Amino acid sequence: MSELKRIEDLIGDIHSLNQDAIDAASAHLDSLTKPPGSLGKLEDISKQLAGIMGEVIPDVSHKAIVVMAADHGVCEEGVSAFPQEVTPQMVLNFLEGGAAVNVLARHAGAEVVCVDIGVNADLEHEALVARKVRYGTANMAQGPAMTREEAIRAILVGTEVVDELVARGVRILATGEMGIGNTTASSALLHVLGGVDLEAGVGRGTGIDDARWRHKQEVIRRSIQMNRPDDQDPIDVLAKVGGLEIAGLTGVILGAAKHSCAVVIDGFISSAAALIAARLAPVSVQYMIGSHQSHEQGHARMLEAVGLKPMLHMDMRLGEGTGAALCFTLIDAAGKIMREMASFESAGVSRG
Ligand SMILES: O=C(O)c1ccc[n+]([C@@H]2O[C@H](COP(=O)([O-])O)[C@@H](O)[C@H]2O)c1
Ligand SMILES: Cc1cc2nc[nH]c2cc1C
Repeated sequence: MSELKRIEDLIGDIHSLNQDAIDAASAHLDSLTKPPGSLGKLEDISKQLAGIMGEVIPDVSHKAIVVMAADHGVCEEGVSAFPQEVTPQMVLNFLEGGAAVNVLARHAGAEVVCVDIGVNADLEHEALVARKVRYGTANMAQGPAMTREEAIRAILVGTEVVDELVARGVRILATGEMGIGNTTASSALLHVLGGVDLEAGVGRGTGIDDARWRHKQEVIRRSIQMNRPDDQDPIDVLAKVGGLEIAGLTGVILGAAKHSCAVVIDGFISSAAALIAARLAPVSVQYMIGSHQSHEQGHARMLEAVGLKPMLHMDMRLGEGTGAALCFTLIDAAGKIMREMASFESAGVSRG
């Protein structure tokens, strides 16, 4: 089967949420000892999870954060505060369990799955999921970041990783990434697909100064002029001005939706992947849970373009899946409310 056909089939396998389960979860929530709706967004999460998983009291005990790592040729243009070699160095840190995402994943009882989808170095580690599509993207200021075939292959890597995790019993996923330069690609995607101008949609990433921030906007402007991505064709935009980890996470999101799993979307870069997924398969948004609003300028507009509302505002801007990991603890809390709270009847409390 051609790879494009596999993407079309994947999109065709994503269905709307189970409305009967949502109604049953809503009735269950209203039977619990609280004024109706008083647990706010915790109730929204419970209903969404029920609709996604088709169960009133969903089992969210087996959680995984998929961290996709890749490099960006556009780093040659001086768009980041850090050198490219930080990408492979941080991948080894993830694999040894020492990065922020490892700590927050342990805190939330989730596993971290680290995928080399396009790091510009040879990496070896027993825990690494080695699925390199190419050694980093090309410099998008001089030509397309990758070919259409490579973008499609990277999306399929993401769905295959999810297939394997679901086969192992994972029921809820989160997106994470590592890639020096990837805020440049994400802002380019936001500009082309979301129509957000560069002043508003370009941020400081790892911490660039004013001069470099203006330069970053100029590099994105040039890259778009040079590549002329078709805003009606999300894969064309992804290939020309996106990134391999962004493509991989698009596949993770679509794969989660196909398997009726919720997928918690992390920060700016993860949300760029969510935007591609939303444009390829609008129904996939129903499976996404917005985690936090990153400090990165443009994230609010990115979330708006996808149609997501963030749970947390923590001024975090690390990526890796850290914001999503924190939200896993709230999702666990929502599950416990459904499972453990007494009802008006069982507790003998009068209804209003
Ligand atoms: O997730 C976010 O909102 C976020 C915001 C700013 C930076 N990052 C992380 O920083 C790296 C990209 O920053 P930069 O400046 O190199 O484009 C990459 O590894 C991301 O995980 C992540
Ligand atoms: C140290 C470091 C850790 C990161 N984690 C995600 N992006 C990152 C960027 C840097 C520079």
